[in-house]
Amino acid sequence: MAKQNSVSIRDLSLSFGSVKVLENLNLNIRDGEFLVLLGSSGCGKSTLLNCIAGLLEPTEGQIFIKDRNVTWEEPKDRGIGMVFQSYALYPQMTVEKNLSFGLRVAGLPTDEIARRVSRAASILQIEPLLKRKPAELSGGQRQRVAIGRALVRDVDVFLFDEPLSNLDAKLRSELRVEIKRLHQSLENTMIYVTHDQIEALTLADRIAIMKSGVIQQLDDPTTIYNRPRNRFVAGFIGSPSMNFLKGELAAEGDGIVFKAGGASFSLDGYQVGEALASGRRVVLGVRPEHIRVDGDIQGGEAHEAVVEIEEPMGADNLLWLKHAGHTISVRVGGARRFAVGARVRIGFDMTMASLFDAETEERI
Ligand SMILES: Nc1ncnc2c1ncn2[C@@H]1O[C@H](COP(=O)(O)OP(=O)(O)OP(=O)(O)O)[C@@H](O)[C@H]1O
Repeated sequence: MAKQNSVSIRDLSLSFGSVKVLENLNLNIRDGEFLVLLGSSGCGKSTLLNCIAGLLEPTEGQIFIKDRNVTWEEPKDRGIGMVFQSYALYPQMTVEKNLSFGLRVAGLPTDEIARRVSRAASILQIEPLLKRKPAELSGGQRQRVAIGRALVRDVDVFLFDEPLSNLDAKLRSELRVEIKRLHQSLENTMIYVTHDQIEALTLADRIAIMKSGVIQQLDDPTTIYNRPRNRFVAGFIGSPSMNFLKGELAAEGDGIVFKAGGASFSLDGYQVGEALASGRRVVLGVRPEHIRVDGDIQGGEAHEAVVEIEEPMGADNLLWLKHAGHTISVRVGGARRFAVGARVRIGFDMTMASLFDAETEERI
């Protein structure tokens, strides 16, 4: 059964003076979905989240939460709980008071407040911290309390604005798992803003990748990673970035090949046709793990390359190779080591490659 929409954004536009940050944006977020808004700094993702939260008023368009038009409602009436990058805890209050403050202001009965605080503290495993003040907590603990404050409100939709950005790498990955666990147990709708692709790929049911206020692709992480809709998405997701080879298509026998820098690649899985006409200028995109080296090559054509740099990373080894005038990155197993200057043979897994038009940069 199709899930109903939890949040629906319709033709949303927002300008700051003459600067258009969002224009005619449409987005439906399903009930219980974990949706990540991903993009680099300034793309408008926080602006969009703040519109949903009611902290910013859109210039045009409407926002529905659970089929209710909330476009002009106060943040507190929207049924949302928000967690910010800065924890914004009250420094003079204990954790317990920080968690219960909003509920006391709202006039909830004492036993109901106690029940909700205790449930949130248990879910987030912060019971031992309830009597402490924020200054006596680590960054990760403070962020748990901030999440707890959204949790006690019993809301339909959680909004997260880069909640892990202030934490060091280890804490970030720990809390990331906590947030995923939270979503799995609560099954609430969550909308999460980040510029961190690992957070997006690991947490999201679907990712909306934004650039200049426009959603470039809205898909599940696997589709975004393997079938990026344009070159921007392809280059934004993946570290190191997808390799891009500029070249053109050429007819060869019955088929069509991609030619770049004197090398020629047969395009398995692509049909010759109008889209793949000889002479069309295109960009071939191949991820580092989809290029095989020497003994790993499984049939198909092999190309010559020279090892320029080796970056051993433990589980993986990252090679930077010179091939037909391009520098390309290749990911191999950590146990495979290569000498700088070594000549190797490489094979491209063309079934996993992407082709983009050189001018429009759209996927072919
Ligand atoms: N109050 C404001 N007045 C004018 N321009 C603003 C205002 N707030 C944001 N902007 C501009 O709107 C654009 C989008 O900002 P927004 O904060 O949504 O980006 P973001 O993708 O969340 O970036 P970041 O990751 O840096 O927070 C930016 O170009 C920013 O400079």
